[in-house]
Amino acid sequence: MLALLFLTSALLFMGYTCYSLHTLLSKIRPLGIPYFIVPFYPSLLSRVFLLPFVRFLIKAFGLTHHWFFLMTFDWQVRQRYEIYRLIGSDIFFTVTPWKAILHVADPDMAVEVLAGKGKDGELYPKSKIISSIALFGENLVTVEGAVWRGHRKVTGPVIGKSLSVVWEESLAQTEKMIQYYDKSEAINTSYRDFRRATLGVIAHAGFSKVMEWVPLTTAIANEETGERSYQKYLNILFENYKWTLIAPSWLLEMLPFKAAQDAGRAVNHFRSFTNEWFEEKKAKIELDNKTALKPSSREDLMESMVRSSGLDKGSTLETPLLSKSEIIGNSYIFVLAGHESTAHTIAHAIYFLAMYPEYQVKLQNEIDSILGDREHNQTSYDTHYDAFSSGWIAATMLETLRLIPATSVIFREIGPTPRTFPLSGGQRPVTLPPGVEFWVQPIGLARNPKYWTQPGKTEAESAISEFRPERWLPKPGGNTMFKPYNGSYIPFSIGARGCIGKKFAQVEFTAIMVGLFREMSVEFDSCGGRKTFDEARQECLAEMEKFVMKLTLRSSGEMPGIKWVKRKRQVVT
Ligand code: HEM
Repeated sequence: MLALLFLTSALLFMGYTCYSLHTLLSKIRPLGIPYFIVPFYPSLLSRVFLLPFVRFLIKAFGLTHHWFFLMTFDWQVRQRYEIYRLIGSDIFFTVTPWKAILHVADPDMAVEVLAGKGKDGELYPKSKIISSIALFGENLVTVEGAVWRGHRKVTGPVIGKSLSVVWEESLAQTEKMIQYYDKSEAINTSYRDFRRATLGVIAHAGFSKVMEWVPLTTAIANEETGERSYQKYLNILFENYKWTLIAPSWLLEMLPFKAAQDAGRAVNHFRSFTNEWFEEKKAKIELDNKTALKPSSREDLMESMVRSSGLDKGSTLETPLLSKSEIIGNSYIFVLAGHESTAHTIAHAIYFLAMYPEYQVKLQNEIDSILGDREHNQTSYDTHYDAFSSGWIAATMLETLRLIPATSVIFREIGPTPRTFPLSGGQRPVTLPPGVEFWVQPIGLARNPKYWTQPGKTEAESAISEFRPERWLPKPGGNTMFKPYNGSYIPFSIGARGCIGKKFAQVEFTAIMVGLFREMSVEFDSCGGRKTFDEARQECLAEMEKFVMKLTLRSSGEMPGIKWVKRKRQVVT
C-alpha cells in the first residue's frame, strides 16, 4: 500500500515536472536565445544537499561538458567568460522545470536589469534566492520598493558620514597587525586577519564598539576562556552558515550534528549581542531626549536606526521607518556585508602583490611620495584620501575586484509583466516573458573581450585574465581613472540599489594598504628555501582558479604562506 502511494506520488511529481518544463520551454524557445536544460533549480535546499553530490560526480569522473558545471551554483568562477565565447552569445538561459534563469554578460542588458525600472516604476526586484539573508529580520538587502527606500534613508547618510572614523580605525587596526607581523614568521591566516581588522572597523564606525585587533592565536585563546565573545560567535556563524539557511536556531540546537548545534547557538548569541547594543543605544537616546541637549556623541548606524523606529521613550516620531526586528536584521547585514567583502578583497590584493612585487614597489613609492615624512597616523580621511584615489592603491583595488569580485552573481527578477531589454553592440532588444530570473555575472562581464581589449592591442596583449592594475591609471597628464564601458564592471553593482558601502570599502582598503605598505613588504614564504618564488606564484594562481562562493568569493583550500618584512622607506626629496 505504502509502495503504491510512493509510486503514485513519484509519477505525479514527474508528470508535473515534465509539464512545467514543457510550458517554460514553449516560452523560451521562440526568443532565439541559447538555452540549456538543467534538472534542478539551485534553491537553498538543492545547494545544501544536491550540489555537493554534483560536485563530487564532476570531480570523481572528470566531467568536462558544460552541461555538468551549469548545474553547480558557482560555475562562473571557473568558466569566467569562456562559456559565452563557446556559445557565441553574451546571454543564455538555463531552463529548469521551475524557473528559467537568464545569465547575463552583456553590459547594456546588465545596466537595464540592475539600474532600470520595471512597469510599476520600481527597480527590478531581487530574486527570492536571497531571502535567506533575512535570518535575523528583514533588512536593506531583502526589502523592496517604498520599504527599501525607508531602510536606505535611515542607513545611507550615516554610513556616508562615517568615513573619517573608517580611515582612523582602519589605521589603528593595521598598526596592531604590523606589530604582530613584524615579529612573526610566515603566516597563513590572511583571510581571518583581515576579517578581524574590518570587523573592528564596522563595529566602531557603525556601532561605536571597540574591537582591538589581536593575532589569531590570541583570539582563539581569548575565545576559549571568554564566556561570550562576539568575534567567536560571528566566526562560528559564518563557518556553519549553511545550517542557518535550512532551519531555525531552536531546531538546529536540537539536531544531532555538532555543526548544526554550533550554528544554532551562534545565531542565539548573535541575536542577544545585537539586542544589548540596541538597548544600550536606546538608553543613550532616551537620556539625550530628557536633557534636550544635542546628542552626546557622533550618531552611528545603530543610533540612526533606533531613532527611526520611534521605540525610544520620548520619541516624537510619527511614522516609524524600522521595526525592532528590522534593526536587528540590518545590524546583521551591515556587520556581514560591511566586513567580509572588504576583508577578502584586501586579502586577494595582498596575494596579487606578493605575486607581482613590481606593483608593490609602485604602490610603496606612491605612499612615500604622498606621505612625505609624515607617519601614517598623522593622516586623516579629509587630508589624504583624495590623493590616493587615482593612483596605484585605487588601481590595485579596481583590478583585484575585476578579477575576483566579492560576489559571483547579482540576482534580479523580471516581475509579473513582459519587459524589453537592450543588448550591446547594436543587437536587437529582446522582450522577455514574466517569471524570468536574471543572474548578472560580474566575472563574465569583467572578462568580456569586447569591452576589455585595449585600443590598439589584441585580446592576448590586453592580458584580460591577468593582474594589470596599470590599465586603470589616468592617461599621462590626466587625473581621471580609466572608465570601462558602462555595465562591463559591476563589483559593487550599479544604480540606486548599488552597494551602500562602496566608498566605505574604498576608504578602508586605502587606509589599510597605506598602513601596511608604508612599513612592510609582503613576499611568499619560501618554506626554508624549499619553495621557489615561481612555485609559490603557481600555487597561488592554481588556488585562485578553485575559488568558491562562501558568503563571498574566496579560497576553498589553502593559499600559500606569506611573510611580512620591514621595509626601508624611500627618501622623498
Ligand atoms: C569590497 C567591498 C564590497 C563589495 C565588493 C560589495 C559588493 C556589493 C554588491 C555587489 C552589492 C549589490 C548586491 C545586489 O544588488 O544584490 C552590495 C550591496 C550592499 N552592500 Fe556592499 N560591498 C562591499 C562592501 C560593503 C560595505 C563595507 C558595506 C557596509 C558598510 C556594504 C553594505 C552593503 C549593503 C547594506 C548592501 C545592500 C544595498 C541595498 O540593497 O540597497 N558593502 N554590495
